[in-house]
Amino acid sequence: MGDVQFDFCDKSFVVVGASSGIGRQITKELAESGANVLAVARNRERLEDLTGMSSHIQIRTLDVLSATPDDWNALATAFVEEYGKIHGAVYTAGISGATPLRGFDEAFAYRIMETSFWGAVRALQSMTKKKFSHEKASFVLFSSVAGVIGGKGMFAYAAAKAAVIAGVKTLAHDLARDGKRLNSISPGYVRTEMTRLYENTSNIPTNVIQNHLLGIGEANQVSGMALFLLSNRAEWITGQNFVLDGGYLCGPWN
Ligand SMILES: NC(=O)c1ccc[n+]([C@@H]2O[C@H](COP(=O)([O-])OP(=O)(O)OC[C@H]3O[C@@H](n4cnc5c(N)ncnc54)[C@H](O)[C@@H]3O)[C@@H](O)[C@H]2O)c1
Ligand SMILES: O=C(O)[C@H](O)[C@@H](O)[C@H](O)[C@H](O)CO
Repeated sequence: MGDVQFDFCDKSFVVVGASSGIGRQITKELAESGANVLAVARNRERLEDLTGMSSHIQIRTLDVLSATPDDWNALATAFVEEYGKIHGAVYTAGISGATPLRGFDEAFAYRIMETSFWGAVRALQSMTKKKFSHEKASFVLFSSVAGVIGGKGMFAYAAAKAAVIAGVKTLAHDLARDGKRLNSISPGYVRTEMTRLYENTSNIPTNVIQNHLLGIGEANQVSGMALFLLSNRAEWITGQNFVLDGGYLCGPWN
């Protein structure tokens, strides 16, 4: 844990996309802060070691591409039976990849949009119901700097992430009527499985490294914002997009 500590004792959260990267880091930090966490991802094997890390973590498999409203409702029902109402959820599921305009794979582009955006909408449709979530529940989605300024060569990913930002600003109205909050986080380049192709920093284009004024990020430099947004310290914050990018959006644009 870093300098900021949150006390989530008696709080229970859902993390979707918990098997790796930023979602996994958030799951661990929530459990370390005393919360119960339902860690959700496609692959049970990749989730299983999380249960060994903390008795506060339980796991559930779900593919956000195929999950129906009934599947989401079943997840939320099981959660409520185990822990009581959901205090918040973080949706980190996402896939990335090149989609150049000429000859792009339309099915792949749809999967990108489904995973980051429509999957999140379905999750919210279910979890924000009164019978499932606490009256002051907080929800956090993941966008990207690509959703703010576009992403060269990956228009489907950039469009999906822009949809997350616009969706959050709009759906925050719906949720505020019930006292619930919804925000998004837009990281810059973070070293995770999603960016593993560039694991050796020498493979990252020099301008990407240079434009992240504080260097490229790690999952634990993003996770704290999610915990903050879930906490009561953020009780007056909704409909916002928080850029965490080591200064990337400051430029220079070379
Ligand atoms: N790493 C970065 O540089 C970066 C930058 C900006 C935004 N983001 C966003 O942050 C979020 C987390 O990414 P990450 O870097 O931790 O990547 P990651 O690949 O490590 O994690 C993504 C998670 O999504 C899950 N997932 C993907 N498809 C799924 C599906 N159909 N059903 C269920 N789960 C599914 C994966 O299993 C994994 O747990 C993503 O939304 C990503 O777009 C990442
Ligand atoms: O969202 C992501 O998964 C990526 O990190 C990218 O968007 C890069 O940060 C950006 O493309 C740098 O140029």
